Amino acid sequence: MSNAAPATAQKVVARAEKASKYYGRGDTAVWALAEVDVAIEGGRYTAVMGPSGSGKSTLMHCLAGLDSLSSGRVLIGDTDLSTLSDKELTLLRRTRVGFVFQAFNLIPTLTAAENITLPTTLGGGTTDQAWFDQVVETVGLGDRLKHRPSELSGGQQQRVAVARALAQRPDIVFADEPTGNLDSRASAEILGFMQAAVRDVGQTIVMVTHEPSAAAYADRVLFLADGRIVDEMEGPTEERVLDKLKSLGG
Ligand SMILES: Nc1ncnc2c1ncn2[C@@H]1O[C@H](COP(=O)(O)OP(=O)(O)OP(=O)(O)O)[C@@H](O)[C@H]1O
Repeated sequence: MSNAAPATAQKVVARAEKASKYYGRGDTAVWALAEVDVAIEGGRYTAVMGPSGSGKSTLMHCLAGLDSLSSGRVLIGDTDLSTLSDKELTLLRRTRVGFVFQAFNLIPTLTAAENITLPTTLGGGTTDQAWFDQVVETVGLGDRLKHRPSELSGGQQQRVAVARALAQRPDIVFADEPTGNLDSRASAEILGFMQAAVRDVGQTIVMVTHEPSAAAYADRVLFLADGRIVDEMEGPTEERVLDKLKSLGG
């Protein structure tokens, strides 16, 4: 028998090691993150849950290189983000990380198609047409590509934002309350598309959400409280997530 990891073992795409973030000093210091250790495995859909102020956004922003830690470190692949210059960090975010926000953050003067390819264009790259077609098909945007954001529903705008995040084949996509502005039908569609991106093409997604029904789309749920990961769950269902939140006092 060899000691090699089983073939099913997933590669770690992002990790935090003793990641701490505090604001202020002394008695009034707020620990938004307190020595968090977490590994995000590739090709999996991870949800982050916890009460308001528990550190969800801080963890996500630090993992994504949008914010820096007070101590500890974050790695994307083998790259320790603290060793990068601002320029290198910007390049890493542009080329290796995708983002989906609650507010869709589309450019109003560009069409859906132009919004999707913008990050690649900005990075000086060209969009792989076959991949673009597959992403557009996955999120069901085929007949809306020439429309501007104002001509699209909220759900359609968020589909454009998801397609934009996936279009450059980033190592990891971070989604911050991606369904916070959507009704339940549009939410289910967006969550389904993100799940399909994980299952069908092996995308890695980390999503912050308050909704147990949204977390149920994930493969794994991390529960935060007071800046620490206090529990986690594999194969969540809405009911199990609700029970866990109740037991954590959330
Ligand atoms: N710029 C800041 N200055 C001071 N304190 C901050 C700052 N940003 C966040 N905090 C504090 O850090 C803690 C964690 O905040 P964070 O936004 O990560 O929580 P969250 O779980 O995402 O909350 P929510 O669900 O309400 O969005 C909170 O106590 C918050 O008040």
